[in-house]
Amino acid sequence: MLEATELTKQYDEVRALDGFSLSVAAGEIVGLVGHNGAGKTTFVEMVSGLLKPDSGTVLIAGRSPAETRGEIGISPQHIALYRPLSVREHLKLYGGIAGLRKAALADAIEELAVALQLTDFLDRRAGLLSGGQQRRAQAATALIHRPSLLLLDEPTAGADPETRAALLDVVKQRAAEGTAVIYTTHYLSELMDLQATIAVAAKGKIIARGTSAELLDGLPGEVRVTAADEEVHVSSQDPTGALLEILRTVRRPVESVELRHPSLDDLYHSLAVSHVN
Ligand SMILES: Nc1ncnc2c1ncn2[C@@H]1O[C@H](COP(=O)(O)OP(=O)(O)OP(=O)(O)O)[C@@H](O)[C@H]1O
Repeated sequence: MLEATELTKQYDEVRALDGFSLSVAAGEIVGLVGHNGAGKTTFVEMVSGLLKPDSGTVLIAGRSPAETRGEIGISPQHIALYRPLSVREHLKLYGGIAGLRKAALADAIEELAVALQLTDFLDRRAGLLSGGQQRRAQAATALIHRPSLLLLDEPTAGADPETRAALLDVVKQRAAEGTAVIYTTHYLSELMDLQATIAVAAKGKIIARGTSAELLDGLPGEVRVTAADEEVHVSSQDPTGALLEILRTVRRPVESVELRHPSLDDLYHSLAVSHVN
């Protein structure tokens, strides 16, 4: 569905993309992760046709981003709503540009209003919405025309758990219908929930790609158990197993238990180490 090959982009002395290649199949959710400045947003802007690469190609179902604008849905990292327009007016505008009319447009608005819990503020101006409401409204503008490629750049930044859950549900549903999704985030738990494959960006290129199980395999988690004045702290590739083992052997009443599975930071760290060596 999406085939990006060897993209480069230079901003003065900053090489934002440096041979960035990524492909995404229809129905696949790719979690695009990486430290701040790794090139994720630059890549998303290139796929959406907002930015031209210095070299390399982006093909969407075999065509250029300019030729496929109507088939792409984008929710940019920073809120981009028109403050005087209501949420419904935004959806009419975005749906209308993509060619939706009358009953089809009204049905699409109704469906998204329910799925993203917009009903209570559908006719309120965007400028008067809370941050989480704006996030939901912005995601709706990306989804209204049922794009075949969805670009969601940190769509849950600053969102409360309810907003996050609603958004993840809609993304899962769209992927199940065949939409290809690129989802940038700093939260590994969201990618687990979405059953996304993961692409790790660093210094303008993808340095690792696979399922979360493949990428996290072998990375240690941590277990900490406090019992009376005794504290046991272990690092283990199987933190749940290690915890059960500690609980079997501890003689005193357990006061607290902490279990930490490997995080994206652990993944970046291990990749950074393996790239230096
Ligand atoms: N318009 C621009 N002018 C100059 N430098 C830029 C511009 N846009 C991006 N950059 C630089 O390119 C690099 C990649 O930025 P980009 O926004 O793509 O990173 P990111 O992975 O999306 O980061 P974050 O997680 O912080 O959103 C950074 O060093 C950034 O400062």
